[in-house]
Amino acid sequence: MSTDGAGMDPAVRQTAAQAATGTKTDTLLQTDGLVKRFGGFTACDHVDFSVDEGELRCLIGPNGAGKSTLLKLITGTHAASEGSIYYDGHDITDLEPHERVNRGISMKFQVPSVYGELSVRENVLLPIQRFADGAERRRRVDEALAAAGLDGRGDVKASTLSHGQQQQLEIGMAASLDPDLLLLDEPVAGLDVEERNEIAERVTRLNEERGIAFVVIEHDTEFVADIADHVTVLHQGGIFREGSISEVEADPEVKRIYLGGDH
Ligand SMILES: Nc1ncnc2c1ncn2[C@@H]1O[C@H](COP(=O)(O)OP(=O)(O)OP(=O)(O)O)[C@@H](O)[C@H]1O
Repeated sequence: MSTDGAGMDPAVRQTAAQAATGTKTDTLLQTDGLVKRFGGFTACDHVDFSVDEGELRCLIGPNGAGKSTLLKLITGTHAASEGSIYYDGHDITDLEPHERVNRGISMKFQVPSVYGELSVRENVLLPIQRFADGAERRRRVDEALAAAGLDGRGDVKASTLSHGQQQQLEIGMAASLDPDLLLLDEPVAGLDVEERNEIAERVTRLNEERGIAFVVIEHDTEFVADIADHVTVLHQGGIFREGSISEVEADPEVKRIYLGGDH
């Protein structure tokens, strides 16, 4: 049973969603007046955020700006207090997280979730257990290893991988679900320059070769400049600026909120 629109024909629902949000046909994700409150505190404050199909967007902003909260609302980890989320023209606001995964939204969380005692291949198999067909599973494992840049390393224990390679593995695992939208929360935190460049290449390739759209939270501005043309700045739960990385970096108001004092 469809849970995203009370028996409405999908084409009608899509048109209704587009009319409600003013989205173009190539908009993949759109939030409309999205709010998240934790008790009396508003972590996400009437956010209208949209991502086009195949786009690679970075989400930046000072600590506590609401970046992770926005991603968790999109994945369904947090329920929205107000507002709506449309994905591929459908209202997904009330869908369970696993239903959103089935629709094509995949996320790599900030905290590493690789199982060190398992091999790289066994880790890759975890998110795709549900595909009963052996050939399909093998295809997805091979693609995930290639996406992770770990071909030929399927049999090594994950604990023997470097921190950077574990991040690569997780990106490969998230990509094994064939998402249209992949959300990454600080994928290069704690990595050195070489490891960071490797992640940038993995992300760029998945975007260019498989057309996967990305929303990437990242503080590392060199990494952001490497991968994304378009950046959204969040501040105090709301969208503060949107533009190219050079426009945003040159904006004195953006510098001011990063220096602190008003949040
Ligand atoms: N489960 C929660 N309960 C209460 N407050 C929360 C919860 N999750 C987040 N917050 C608060 O919401 C605000 C936004 O948090 P969030 O983690 O989204 O920020 P962020 O921009 O991702 O920050 P950082 O860059 O430090 O990771 C913070 O003030 C945080 O303390």
